[in-house]
Amino acid sequence: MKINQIDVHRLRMPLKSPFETSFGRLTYKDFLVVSVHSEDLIGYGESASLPFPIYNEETTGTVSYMLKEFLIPKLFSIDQIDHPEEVSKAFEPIRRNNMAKATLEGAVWDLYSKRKGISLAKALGGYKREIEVGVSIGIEPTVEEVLEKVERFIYEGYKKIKVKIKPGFDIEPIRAIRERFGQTVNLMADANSAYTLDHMHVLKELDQYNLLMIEQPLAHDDIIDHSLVQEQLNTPICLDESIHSVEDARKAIELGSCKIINIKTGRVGGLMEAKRIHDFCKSKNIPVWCGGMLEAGIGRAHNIALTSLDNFMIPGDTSASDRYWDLDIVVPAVILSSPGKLEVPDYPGIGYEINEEAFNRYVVERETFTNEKVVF
Ligand SMILES: O=C(O)CCC(=O)C1=CC=C[C@@H](O)[C@@H]1C(=O)O
Ligand SMILES: [Mg+2]
Repeated sequence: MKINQIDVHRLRMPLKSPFETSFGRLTYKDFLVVSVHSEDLIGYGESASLPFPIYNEETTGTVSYMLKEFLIPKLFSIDQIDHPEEVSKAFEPIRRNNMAKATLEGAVWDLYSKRKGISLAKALGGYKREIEVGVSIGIEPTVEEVLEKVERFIYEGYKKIKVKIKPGFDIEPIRAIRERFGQTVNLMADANSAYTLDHMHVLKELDQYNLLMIEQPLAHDDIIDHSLVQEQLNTPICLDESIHSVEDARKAIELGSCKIINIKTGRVGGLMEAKRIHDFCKSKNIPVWCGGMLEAGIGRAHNIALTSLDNFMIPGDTSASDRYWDLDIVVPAVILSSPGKLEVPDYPGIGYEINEEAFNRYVVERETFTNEKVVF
């Protein structure tokens, strides 16, 4: 494939309701969509970045800069692309900036699978026709408001309920959910690095609530201290922010720092690395699931395709479009095919078309790059 044009669009989409975690409160998503053009085909990728450097060191501004100054020129320097793996290899000399890399590499994966006439899921080696999905609930002002959201999502059939916790807002909401909805709810907690080893007593108290997992209790860049937590808890520890590569996954598993890994394509630099982590975890009998970054429909479509791989054994955070958006940028919108399930599209590429009317409503900036420009 010869890529002759790349467009970078910046979009701003208001969330239906604020989403709060231990590190901040979001009321809108400011993100990028890149389109890569080759002859008559277009591939799409979506940046997972948040508007502020609170989940990792990247923001939509840094992703935009890295794309325009380094990654797009680097991609244009590849004369013919036979497989997206060549893109992640070409990006290797550029340090970190994983969400920027993943945005562009994901678009090339969409283009590649369209060129092959197969779904992105099949191109990745996934064969599930339907995936089970869960939903993530942010920190709400009161426990009662958490319970209201849990009730709504149980009613919609979501197969896993993730609630956010932080010191001072942990035991009470978890206990209230168990008291109200019993033990049958697949319940997990995401701490987003809000705890330290000084909170071990709180984490051990959570052990009694039969949680599926406790996600990322300690620092975003820690692996070793998580092993001290895991050895004292029966509840599986799941790592999210700490895992940026298959090497990180290897170290975490060897140290016993986790029993589950949350894979996010943006966090690990792209679908190729996400697949490497999936395959490595499968070889170590460590189940994985697909996390979310409040994506719009293009990002959701990529996540659905990734989740079709067989070691995605635990429902992910890829909820339907209406979890966050009144109007999504894809048609059809991502909707549950049955309670708590999403169909894996069997059309070439990501399997969703762009909703031009919505897309143009949310676009705030657009820039086109052709490969006549000086390469990196
Ligand atoms: O996309 C979704 O629905 C999941 C959202 C979610 O839980 C998160 C998004 C971004 C950062 C975190 O707050 C959190 C996570 O860590 O998984
Ligand atoms: Mg998380």
